[in-house]
Amino acid sequence: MSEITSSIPLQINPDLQEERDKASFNVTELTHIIYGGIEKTKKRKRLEKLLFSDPFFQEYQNVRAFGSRSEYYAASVKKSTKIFKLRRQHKWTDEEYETVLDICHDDLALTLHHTMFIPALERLATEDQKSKWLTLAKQYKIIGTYAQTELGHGTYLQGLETTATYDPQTREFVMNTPTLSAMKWWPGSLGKSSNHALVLATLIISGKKYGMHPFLVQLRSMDDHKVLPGVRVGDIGAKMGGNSVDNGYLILDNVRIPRNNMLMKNAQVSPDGKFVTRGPSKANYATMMLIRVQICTMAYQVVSSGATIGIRYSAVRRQSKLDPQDREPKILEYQTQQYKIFPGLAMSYAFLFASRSLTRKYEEAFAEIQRGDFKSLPELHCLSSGLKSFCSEHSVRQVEIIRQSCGGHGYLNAAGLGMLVNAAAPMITVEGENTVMYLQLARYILKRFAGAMSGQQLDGSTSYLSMDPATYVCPVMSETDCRNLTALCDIYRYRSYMTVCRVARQVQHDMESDMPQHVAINKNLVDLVRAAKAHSYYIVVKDFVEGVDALVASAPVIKVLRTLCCFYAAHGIAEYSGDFLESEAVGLHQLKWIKNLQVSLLGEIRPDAVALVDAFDYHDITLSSALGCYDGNAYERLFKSTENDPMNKEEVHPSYYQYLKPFMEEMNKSKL
Ligand SMILES: CCCCCCCCCCCCCCCCCC(=O)SCCNC(=O)CCNC(=O)[C@H](O)C(C)(C)COP(=O)(O)OP(=O)(O)OC[C@H]1O[C@@H](n2cnc3c(N)ncnc32)[C@H](O)[C@@H]1OP(=O)(O)O
Ligand SMILES: Cc1cc2nc3c(=O)[nH]c(=O)nc-3n(C[C@H](O)[C@H](O)[C@H](O)COP(=O)(O)OP(=O)(O)OC[C@H]3O[C@@H](n4cnc5c(N)ncnc54)[C@H](O)[C@@H]3O)c2cc1C
Repeated sequence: MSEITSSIPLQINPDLQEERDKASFNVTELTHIIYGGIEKTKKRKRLEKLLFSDPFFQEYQNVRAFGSRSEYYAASVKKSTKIFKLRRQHKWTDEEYETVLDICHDDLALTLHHTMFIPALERLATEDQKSKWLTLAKQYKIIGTYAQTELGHGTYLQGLETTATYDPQTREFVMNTPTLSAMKWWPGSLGKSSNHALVLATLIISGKKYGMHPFLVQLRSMDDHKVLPGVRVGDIGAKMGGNSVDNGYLILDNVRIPRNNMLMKNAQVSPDGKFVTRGPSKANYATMMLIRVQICTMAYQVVSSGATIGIRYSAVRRQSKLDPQDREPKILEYQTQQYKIFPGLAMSYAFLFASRSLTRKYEEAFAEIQRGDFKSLPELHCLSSGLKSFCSEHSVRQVEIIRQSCGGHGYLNAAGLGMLVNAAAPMITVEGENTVMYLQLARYILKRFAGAMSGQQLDGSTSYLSMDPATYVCPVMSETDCRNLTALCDIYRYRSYMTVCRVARQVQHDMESDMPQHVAINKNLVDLVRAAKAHSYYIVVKDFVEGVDALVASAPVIKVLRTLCCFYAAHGIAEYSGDFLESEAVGLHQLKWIKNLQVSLLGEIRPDAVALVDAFDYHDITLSSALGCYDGNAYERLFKSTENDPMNKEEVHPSYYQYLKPFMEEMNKSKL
């Protein structure tokens, strides 16, 4: 026993090395594809080195794992300020800063300043306002957050109760929280960190309401960070995850702000109280759309991190017997283990391509919007609403399956998976709760479908709704056809078409039976969400297929990605076989072939599994997992992690002297 130590061996675990040696493709080539080219990979590496050469980033992991909530928050403020200073010092671009956040893989206490406050100023302020506040925000002379959600309303923005009443006498807005349910509740970085907030409130002029608008409100003194008169602000309490962030509450008691503190790019209030709008009524929702697009990328990061941990661990963990004559196999050999983890691996690549395509569309549409052309806005709103919901839902569910696939050790914080699931879980809720956002997409699809029925030529992501369903014949005629990516994509498209068609007809039928529209819609909500999900699944498969088809890469890389793409599509059909059969996108024969293919693809992916996750190139500090580290020395790292556990600081815990010792003494003295 004396040779058991917690030191980490210098060499790579031979079981993991064996996996790397048999990869069929060049991992570095795939890494460059993932990060958008060799230069970008190099830049990422340089940033990683810069950050992780500071021992603080390693120490931070311990505070995160073992510190109290307050210590964790403080360390996260320190981390935020370090990163902000580095940003200024190195004049990082937005893209470089995004890369740093990806490398950090953690919610920063001051995260909202960059993720929402600055983007909101960029999108909602006039040029004059930007030259003042955006400059201050970018120089970190003010720290801000985005305060929209209230205790009573997060989803239904028209129901927000916070008021901004214009006073033409003083040319000020009076910001007020009239009821308990009107208090702002949830905004990140609000409780303790921010000195300013962009408060979304209902504008009132001469007693008339003009909808939700953004107002810049100072919350804390710039001298001593004390809360200003009329403001009550604090932290809302510990959460399931993301506890480095001080999500907060805010009550405003008739706080007066100058007229110019209303962000007036999309709507203006003149000094004498005249209201004028510019652009579409939803222009003030712009910041939310940006984050929805970013959530798709986050979902990729979440599921690819989970897959990395699960696959590396499964390659070094040996358990039970397959061949009774042989040694215990790696758990990755079990088909059931592959079936738990490879969907997450394939999903990672699917979401990589889908989020890339969505980001490109967003950037193109944003450039048009900046020029005053809003024609792409409805399509973009609905596409981002659907994909945000789809990617968050699937990634969170898949990472939980991967956590379970790591057995008991997966339950330890040191595995990194529980923290990942809990940190990622709010993606389902933030920026529009998923069901609600699926329904935004469903509403758009129904309208487009009705347009197609009345002979309109459709474009964009819903153009397929003009198809003539009578011409559809399942493109899979034999088992070998199942490997045809275009055929699989067609199956998804037709299933989506039929799901949309069925619910559209049902809603129409219900309305024609004299049901009020809202009743007919509510009666069909489950199927409307189903249609939005089917559409989103189709888009993701299509983006994956088109992404792989468009790649300029070596034959082995293309081959392995095509295999993953085929598996992703086949797995989805097998998982949701009821839907595919019901829509007659496939028949029973085709379903059987596709299911067979799905299982045989597990074996084809198996030899490349480790290389496919190595290609994500996550640093050990980023992954923060004893099970998923690059060297595969999982047991040594698990044992090492116990050294930092405050529970192990003393040989005898103080609770022994306080409680256990007197209890034992009493028991020993007792005659019973
Ligand atoms: C490994 C990685 C490390 C791990 C970490 C992982 C990451 C963890 C994640 C942690 C979180 C990260 C920080 C996130 C911060 C969250 C911040 C928030 O939540 S901030 C708070 C976020 N809060 C939310 O997101 C609130 C959600 N709610 C809403 O957005 C709205 O209330 C609504 C959209 C649901 C309805 O709006 P309403 O006004 O009632 O409108 P109607 O329904 O009556 O529709 C009328 C028409 O408008 C149209 N339209 C609508 N929107 C848009 C748009 N954007 N554009 C264009 N059009 C739009 C619509 O299509 C319709 O068109 P038509 O049919 O007439 O043609
Ligand atoms: C970690 C975290 C960080 C956040 N950060 C911020 C922030 O920085 N700033 C900010 O302003 N907000 C923030 N929020 C708030 C967040 O944006 C809201 O919680 C979110 O928009 C959902 O709204 P809700 O909480 O009102 O959910 P609810 O709408 O109350 O949802 C509850 C249930 O009702 C259902 N439901 C509601 N409306 C409908 C409908 N029309 N049709 C069908 N079903 C419906 C939903 O599907 C859900 O099942 C944050 C939240 C979290 C959890």
